[in-house]
Amino acid sequence: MKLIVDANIPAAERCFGDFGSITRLPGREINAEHVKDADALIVRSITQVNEALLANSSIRFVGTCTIGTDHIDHAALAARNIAFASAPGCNAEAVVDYVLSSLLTLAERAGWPLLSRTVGVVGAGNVGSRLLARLNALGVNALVCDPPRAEQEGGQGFVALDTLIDRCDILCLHTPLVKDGPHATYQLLNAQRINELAPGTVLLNAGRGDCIDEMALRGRLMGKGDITAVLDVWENEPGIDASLRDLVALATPHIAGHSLDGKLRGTWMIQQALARHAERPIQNTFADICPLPVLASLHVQEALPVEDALRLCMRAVYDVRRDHDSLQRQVLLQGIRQGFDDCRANYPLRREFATLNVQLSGNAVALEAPLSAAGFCVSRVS
Ligand SMILES: NC(=O)C1=CN([C@@H]2O[C@H](COP(=O)(O)OP(=O)(O)OC[C@H]3O[C@@H](n4cnc5c(N)ncnc54)[C@H](O)[C@@H]3O)[C@@H](O)[C@H]2O)C=CC1
Ligand SMILES: O=C(O)C(=O)[C@H](O)COP(=O)(O)O
Repeated sequence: MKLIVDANIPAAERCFGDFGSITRLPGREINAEHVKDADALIVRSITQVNEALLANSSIRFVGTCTIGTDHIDHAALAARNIAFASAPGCNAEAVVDYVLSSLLTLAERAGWPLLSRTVGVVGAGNVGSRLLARLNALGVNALVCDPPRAEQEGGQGFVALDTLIDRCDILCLHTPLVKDGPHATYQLLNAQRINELAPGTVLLNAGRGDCIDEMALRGRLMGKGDITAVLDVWENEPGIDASLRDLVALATPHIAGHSLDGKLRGTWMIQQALARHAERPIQNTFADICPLPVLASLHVQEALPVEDALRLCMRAVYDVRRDHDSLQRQVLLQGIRQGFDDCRANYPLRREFATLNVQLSGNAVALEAPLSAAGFCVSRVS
């Protein structure tokens, strides 16, 4: 079997080497010539897999080691009877870590307590529902908007987007990009809704860039400048809008889900799918390919205010400011497109909150509930 594999997929040799010969290529460069005589194509989110790419190829299997699938033309695959797999949920915990890191950072900068804000979650799938679980466990008041789920499950527990906009201090977008149909998400946050955001609102987007009307957002940030934006995803990546990036409080290069755990889980899930497609026995478990964390534990022996404790533990594992700074630096050095992609290609090692064992002793045991609610592995020691 001949496999074409995105160069940014970790553990590719380990997971796909037994299937045949692997050619690694930068995801944005994979073209029809590369896949002409290949049997399997393994991508992340940046390769457009469409008729133009597949028309003259011998590809029988396409796997994307990502949650999102808006870069895949499903009709083109179906027309050619090409098997397909994605990796639902693979990096959902990492995205939630990103959201908590961002919100706790903004809370510290502006001097408001996150735990007493009302947070609106738009899109309660793998990412949104995990975010809700952590927010609820932390005791944060949270509202959910997910019309497709509300339709299927009955409306209880869900609110309309406009209610969410009305009632929330913070809005987190975790919707897929859907261009048509009754629940399209293209420019879901359109000019009117951006206008309606109350002064002081925080708007965070870790879904897809096209779910927000960026021109309207830029207008609001430049004009009244009375809301705060956190953007991980953008229109026209990697050629993002430089003026918008300058106005955004935390601007990151589509890395919310880039924990090592999340990426490896994506690779592993596609390995399993390819094994099923090729009717081959499955070789390894996820634990076989996921290394132990560099920082295994942290001992907190004095109680400190809850949000300070959350920031302390969070920053031992992941600090969103590093990603924001790195984008600023790389854009200055290399320009927007190259800088954006460089940050992603050379992304530093990042583990998920759950890999850190927080040991508590003395009066710090009072932090047990909030730290485990935030996603850390917590234990008491004497
Ligand atoms: N920034 C990043 O690094 C990452 C971004 N993503 C993006 O986040 C998206 C969501 O991920 P998951 O939660 O895993 O997907 P999912 O498919 O599990 O959940 C998506 C949810 O959005 C809901 N939804 C659809 N249309 C909606 C609408 N008009 N309004 C409100 N809700 C709507 C769906 O009903 C579903 O519950 C992915 O499709 C991907 O585009 C995912 C992982 C990493
Ligand atoms: O899983 C998804 O969906 C994502 O957005 C990915 O985390 C993006 O990963 P890359 O394609 O940017 O490596």
